[in-house]
Amino acid sequence: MIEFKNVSKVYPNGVTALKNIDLTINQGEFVAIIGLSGAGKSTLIRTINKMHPITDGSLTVNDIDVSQLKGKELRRFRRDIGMIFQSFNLVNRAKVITNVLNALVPDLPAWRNLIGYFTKEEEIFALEQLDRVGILDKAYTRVDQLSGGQQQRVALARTLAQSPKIILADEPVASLDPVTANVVMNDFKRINRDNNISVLINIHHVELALEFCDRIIGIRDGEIVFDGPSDKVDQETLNYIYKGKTEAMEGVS
Ligand SMILES: Nc1ncnc2c1ncn2[C@@H]1O[C@H](COP(=O)(O)OP(=O)(O)OP(=O)(O)O)[C@@H](O)[C@H]1O
Repeated sequence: MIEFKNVSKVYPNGVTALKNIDLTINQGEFVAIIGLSGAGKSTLIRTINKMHPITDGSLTVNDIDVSQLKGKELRRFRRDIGMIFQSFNLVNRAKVITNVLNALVPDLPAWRNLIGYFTKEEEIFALEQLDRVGILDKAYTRVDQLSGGQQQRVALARTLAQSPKIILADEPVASLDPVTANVVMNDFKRINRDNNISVLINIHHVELALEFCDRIIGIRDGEIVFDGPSDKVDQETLNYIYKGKTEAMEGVS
């Protein structure tokens, strides 16, 4: 369970990105965070793994006080939390499977990491993760020979190899065409359902959020202005979250 209690975040430059956030996310939820650019979506997601430390209030993940974590404890904590970025963050000149195997590196002795030696079992495990996102056939292809959608699926397979309890995804489909974005959102949904992994996604495509995610959190100027099931989100709700910027929701009924 992820629990925000009266959490605020002020960046060193004085910008208040989150204001008095109270939020509970149970294990296995699939949550979309929506709102205008600059509303605080990224900041919210990134406080959960302490990429951005909170400045006030309390944030716990499975009863662990995130603010208190540092060094080895923080690294161990982050092993349970996968992170997916818009830009994939893969090693482009390496093979797909090498990227997935890299997720195992923190658990391996340094000498094996250095020489890139992996056992047959580890390789099979990595192949299984690629299979889970339907991209097994690309295992021995170099990442820079893949499309954006394929690269995002490799990123997802690499995250799965960490065996995470939570996946945080910051605009994971923003740079993908609509068809590929659907495929990747389907992957998230399947992983969420099959493995009870909590998935939190920042997303600008409202129609995808409503189609795939169970719960919608609307943020405006650092505050939660809507929190409810996706089937309860109507045009009025979206107008409220986006405060009149209705062009963001064209086509949503
Ligand atoms: N590292 C930083 N230092 C200072 N201010 C920041 C930093 N990151 C974000 N901000 C500010 O915090 C506020 C929230 O930004 P955030 O990136 O969380 O919004 P967002 O909703 O994710 O936006 P977008 O949809 O454009 O990614 C904005 O005013 C932004 O300028």
